[in-house]
Amino acid sequence: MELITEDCPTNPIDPYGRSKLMIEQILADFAVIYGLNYVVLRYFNAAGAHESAEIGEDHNPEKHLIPIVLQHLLGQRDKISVFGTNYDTPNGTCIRDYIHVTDLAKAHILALEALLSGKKKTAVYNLGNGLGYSVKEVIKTCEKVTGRKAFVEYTDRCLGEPARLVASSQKIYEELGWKAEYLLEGIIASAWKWHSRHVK
Ligand SMILES: O=c1ccn([C@@H]2O[C@H](COP(=O)(O)OP(=O)(O)O[C@H]3O[C@H](CO)[C@@H](O)[C@H](O)[C@H]3O)[C@@H](O)[C@H]2O)c(=O)[nH]1
Repeated sequence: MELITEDCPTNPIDPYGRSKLMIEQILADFAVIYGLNYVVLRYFNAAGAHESAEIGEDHNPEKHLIPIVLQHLLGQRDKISVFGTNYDTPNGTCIRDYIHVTDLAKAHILALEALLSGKKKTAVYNLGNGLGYSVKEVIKTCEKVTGRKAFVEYTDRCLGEPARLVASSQKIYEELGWKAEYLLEGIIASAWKWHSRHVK
């Protein structure tokens, strides 16, 4: 399986991606001119909720896959749409690298400690699991965690969606000792706990 490393060429396809890359470039310029120390953390698909079930994901409108599936399984949506089934992946649906918010938070602490201790002056790190899950696998895992059955419709692809985005987080593991602890089932279980307690 081919993993995306920090050295892979960056080629954002939308303004959001371009804005993130611009910030990285500005940080690098500042480091040269003003001696700024910084760590860039490149999140893959942030997901899940805090184990207390007090902090969770609530977008309006919701566009992210896991919350959409869980809202459907709670009866808040009548169906789930899967955007595209003919991608070049084993089951034809897109593969993403879902990473738990608590794992992301821990990476921030390690990055700050590395900057404060002087261990790192500048660095760019990917934050992912190194494990890709397809849209169909996410839906299946949501069904397993909740014990409920989803109603799924298959629609056309969304414009400009890459088939597969999976990170290598080897660099931050080697340099700061960070490793994702949550796998997909744990991510979804934490999100389910939050969603079930915050039904609108
Ligand atoms: O109702 C839905 C919602 C999503 N998807 C698919 O599920 C996958 C994951 O979708 P989502 O959770 O929305 O994540 P991404 O589309 O990978 O979006 C990530 O990448 C975007 C671009 O960087 C960021 O804007 C988002 O915050 C970040 O989660 C993608 O293949 C989507 O096409 C569906 O099939 N049906």
